[in-house]
Amino acid sequence: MPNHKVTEVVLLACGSFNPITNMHLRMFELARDHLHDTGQYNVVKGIISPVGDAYKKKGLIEASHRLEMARLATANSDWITVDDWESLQPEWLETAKVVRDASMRIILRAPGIKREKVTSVRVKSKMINGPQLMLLCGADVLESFAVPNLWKQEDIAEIVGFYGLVCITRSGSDPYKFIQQSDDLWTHHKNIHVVHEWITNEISATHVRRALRRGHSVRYLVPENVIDYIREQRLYSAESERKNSDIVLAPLQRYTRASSSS
Ligand SMILES: Nc1ncnc2c1ncn2[C@@H]1O[C@H](COP(=O)(O)OP(=O)(O)OP(=O)(O)O)[C@@H](O)[C@H]1O
Ligand SMILES: NC(=O)c1ccc[n+]([C@@H]2O[C@H](COP(=O)(O)O)[C@@H](O)[C@H]2O)c1
Ligand SMILES: [Zn+2]
Repeated sequence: MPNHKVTEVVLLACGSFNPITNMHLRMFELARDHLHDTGQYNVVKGIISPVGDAYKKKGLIEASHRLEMARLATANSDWITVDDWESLQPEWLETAKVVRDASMRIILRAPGIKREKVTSVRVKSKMINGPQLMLLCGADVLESFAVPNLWKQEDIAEIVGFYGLVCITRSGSDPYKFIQQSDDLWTHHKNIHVVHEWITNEISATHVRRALRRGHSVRYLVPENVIDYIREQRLYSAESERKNSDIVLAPLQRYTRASSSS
């Protein structure tokens, strides 16, 4: 048996989770199997971080409901948890900041680390032998890196260059081609783990919300306890889908303003 180092990994998934679906949970299982199969990683934890209301995505219902549904969906998992920090922030936060914050908290929990000495994730992660944080996303999020005024190049470089990305294939996306055609991503391609989902399905929260609005069943697409919660709280209606419909998505607002004033 070769004697090589196995790196502990924490997977962090950011997104709307509006509502959480079985596919969101499956992403974690797929990513963990893939990383374990390399023989180089041991996935110790998964974290779901629902985006805050200030993201202003069309149809985005209150974070308190999205958080509760994520908590219900992960209640039976012994390794996937929900983090409310991002969703409680009054302003929308860049994903790089969320990754940095989560990584810092992992470092602070590592044995022998003194809070006052922690100045930067970059410095500290070199000093401790703690787990490495990787961002987990679907291929649509990876491909959104190319949308003008949506992502800052330095944030992408930090996420893929310093932390690492695990990307699950999704119908309509070709992450291998996307990475191959981007010089910036290609530079860090060893830090991008593309996981092929062979059991393809098109579960998306958009499809689930549409079915709910029409009174159709979403059974087997969404965990049962989440369906019960949606029913009890009467979530997802034509009215909730109109939320934010005349508001520009927070990152587009922020970066369009910044580029037009420079
Ligand atoms: N079927 C899927 N296959 C692969 N990745 C997925 C799938 N569904 C969601 N994801 C990923 O889960 C994360 C959270 O996504 P999000 O909350 O936007 O869900 P969604 O189903 O894409 O919702 P919506 O339709 O509202 O955009 C993203 O990284 C997204 O790419
Ligand atoms: N510049 C950025 O950091 C940036 C831009 C767009 C979306 N995001 C994040 O990606 C996720 C995408 O979620 P949705 O696919 O539900 O829109 C959200 O967590 C959002 O905050 C980050
Ligand atoms: Zn999405």
